[in-house]
Amino acid sequence: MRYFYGRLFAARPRLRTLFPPAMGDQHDRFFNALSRIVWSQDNPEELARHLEGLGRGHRKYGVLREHYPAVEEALTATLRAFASDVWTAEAEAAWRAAYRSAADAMAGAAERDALDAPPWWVAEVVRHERRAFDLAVLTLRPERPLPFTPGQHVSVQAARWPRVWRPYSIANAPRRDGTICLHVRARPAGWVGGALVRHTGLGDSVLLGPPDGTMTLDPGSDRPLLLIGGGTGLAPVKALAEQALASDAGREVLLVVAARTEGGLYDLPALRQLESAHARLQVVPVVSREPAAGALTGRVPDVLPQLLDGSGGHDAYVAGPAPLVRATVTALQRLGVPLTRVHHDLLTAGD
Ligand SMILES: NC(=O)C1=CN([C@@H]2O[C@H](COP(=O)(O)OP(=O)(O)OC[C@H]3O[C@@H](n4cnc5c(N)ncnc54)[C@H](O)[C@@H]3O)[C@@H](O)[C@H]2O)C=CC1
Repeated sequence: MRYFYGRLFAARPRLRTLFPPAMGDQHDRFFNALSRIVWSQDNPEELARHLEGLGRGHRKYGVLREHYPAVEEALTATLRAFASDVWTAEAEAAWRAAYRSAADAMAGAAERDALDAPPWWVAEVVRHERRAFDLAVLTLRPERPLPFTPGQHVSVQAARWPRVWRPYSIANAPRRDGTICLHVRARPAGWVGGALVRHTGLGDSVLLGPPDGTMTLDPGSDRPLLLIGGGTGLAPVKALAEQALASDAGREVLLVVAARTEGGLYDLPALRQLESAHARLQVVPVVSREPAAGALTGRVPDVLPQLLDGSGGHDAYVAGPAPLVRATVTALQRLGVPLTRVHHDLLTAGD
């Protein structure tokens, strides 16, 4: 990735201004996006959806159609240099065709989006609740309506770190006043998380990218919901719970909220309030490292058998640390929940 960006900025120095000062995260993100495009080649629908989201999301960086050829040249030069033993004229022609088709899909989606949506939304912090030394729940009021579907995430830029964006899931269903909540953990090397938790307060502004992500409710399903959130992975599943409970469909909702310690159940009072307002909701806290009053003890995959009690008839949604998501998806399959009914968003959301 370093070689690629070196080539790109040598050829088009002005493109450097679109990127943040530190490029480490950018390298990972670009590599993940490329991998996802390669792995989606045999699923054209998923690929088209993904490229459309990427194209829209790139508007906030200031990327234009005219920038794509420079990226094509730098990427092609990188592949030629690092895959020289298998690189042929045919391989290069096939690669260039694939790149151009992806670039065209992204640029086209961005141009269509520009007809009626801004590249980013300015939002004011109207509430900042510090729930732990490294965790805050922020309520933001976007200056203009931000349409989203529960389960989606937005990229966030804090004033302290221009051009550095991190995705966070929206933790609520759409509200009349248009506000949204984010659950943010400050990680040791996390630029945006640290800025949002420790250096952002009431009245400050942040920038939000367009909502994206497909971990949303299936409108055609009336199956009961099993929602599992580990740590701040609670955010998207809480939004899904609010949406399901607000609808007349009458779906039962089992919400499992997992933490390492009792103190990690940072949103339990709000979840209990929601539970007391809705007979269809059952909230089950699970704590992995210590016994805690009113919570199951253990890891999510270990407690699932007692929670599901032989019934695999749910639509399941899982968010949280990647190892938790993977282990839970495997456990759900073993318990008879088909993979097509297990939803997660491992590649995109996170803090
Ligand atoms: N903030 C947000 O909007 C969203 C965050 N996420 C992701 O959720 C994660 C939340 O992290 P934290 O709050 O620090 O969670 P955490 O580290 O406090 O862990 C939460 C739960 O996951 C379990 N867990 C952790 N590592 C595990 C492992 N290796 N195997 C099995 N279980 C494990 C823990 O036992 C605990 O129950 C991050 O990876 C973030 O990217 C996902 C969606 C949205």
